[in-house]
Amino acid sequence: MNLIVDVGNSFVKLAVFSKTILKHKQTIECDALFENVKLLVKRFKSIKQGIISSVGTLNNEDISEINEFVRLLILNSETRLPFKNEYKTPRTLGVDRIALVSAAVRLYPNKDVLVIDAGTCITYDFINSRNEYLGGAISPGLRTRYKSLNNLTANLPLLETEQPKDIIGVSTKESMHAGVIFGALNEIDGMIDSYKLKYPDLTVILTGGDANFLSKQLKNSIFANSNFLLEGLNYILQYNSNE
Ligand SMILES: Nc1ncnc2c1ncn2[C@@H]1O[C@H](COP(=O)(O)OP(=O)(O)O)[C@@H](O)[C@H]1O
Ligand SMILES: CC(C)(COP(=O)(O)O)[C@@H](O)C(=O)NCCC(=O)O
Repeated sequence: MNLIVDVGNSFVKLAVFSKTILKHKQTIECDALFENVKLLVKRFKSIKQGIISSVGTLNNEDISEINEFVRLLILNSETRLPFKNEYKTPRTLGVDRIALVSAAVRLYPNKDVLVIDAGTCITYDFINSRNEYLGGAISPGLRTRYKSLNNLTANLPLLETEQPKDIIGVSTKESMHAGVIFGALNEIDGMIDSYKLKYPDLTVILTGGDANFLSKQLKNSIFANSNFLLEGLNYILQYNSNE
């Protein structure tokens, strides 16, 4: 069994896979990582190895503590990958994006795939049918949009994500919800349309904490898969080990 740890900028996702089958998944706060890993290793006694991807605030001490329980592969720019990385700054490429692209090449080999991850940021990652990762885009996620409206203005409140009632916001709150939600939806649909002009057979995956909220409202057809990043990490681990 494999332990999978995905440290994002908002939450940590933990998972346990038996070969390619997802057996367990949970979302936790970053400061609860160590105690939860201990519990998982106790519960799933056949965990033999693990992989950790971190783009959040995780220090080397946390990693060494987990390493005491499980042999960990720490995903970084040196890790052997199942695709050709054409990104011009591979050392600064987010390891979460590497995991998303790895899942795309495993689940949709020889296809043009756009992976959209709606988390703290909305990331777009494109891999072509020749197994070459070209890059994509980074924009603010839903919560980040609400936070920046509040942080960078004098009068706007901090709101929780909520479905706007109409495209025309008739109050401050409704205007903010319309701007954040319809803005993000139009951005995502616009991005997909632009990629489709160049790659008509495009497969689009939507994942991340806000994927379910957004997926029903997009006009383009997409595959929503909330486990995509975890599956990518599990694949990288298998790709780098003999088990
Ligand atoms: N209490 C919360 N704190 C932060 N984000 C939240 C909360 N509840 C829901 N969210 C949503 O979940 C998203 C985080 O999704 P996730 O994929 O876990 O992000 P990351 O991988 O960046 O940690 C946020 O952008 C936000 O829109
Ligand atoms: C863009 C990100 C902040 C997204 O993080 P997330 O929203 O998944 O927590 C992360 O992938 C990152 O730190 N990237 C480094 C820059 C790059 O990918 O080029």
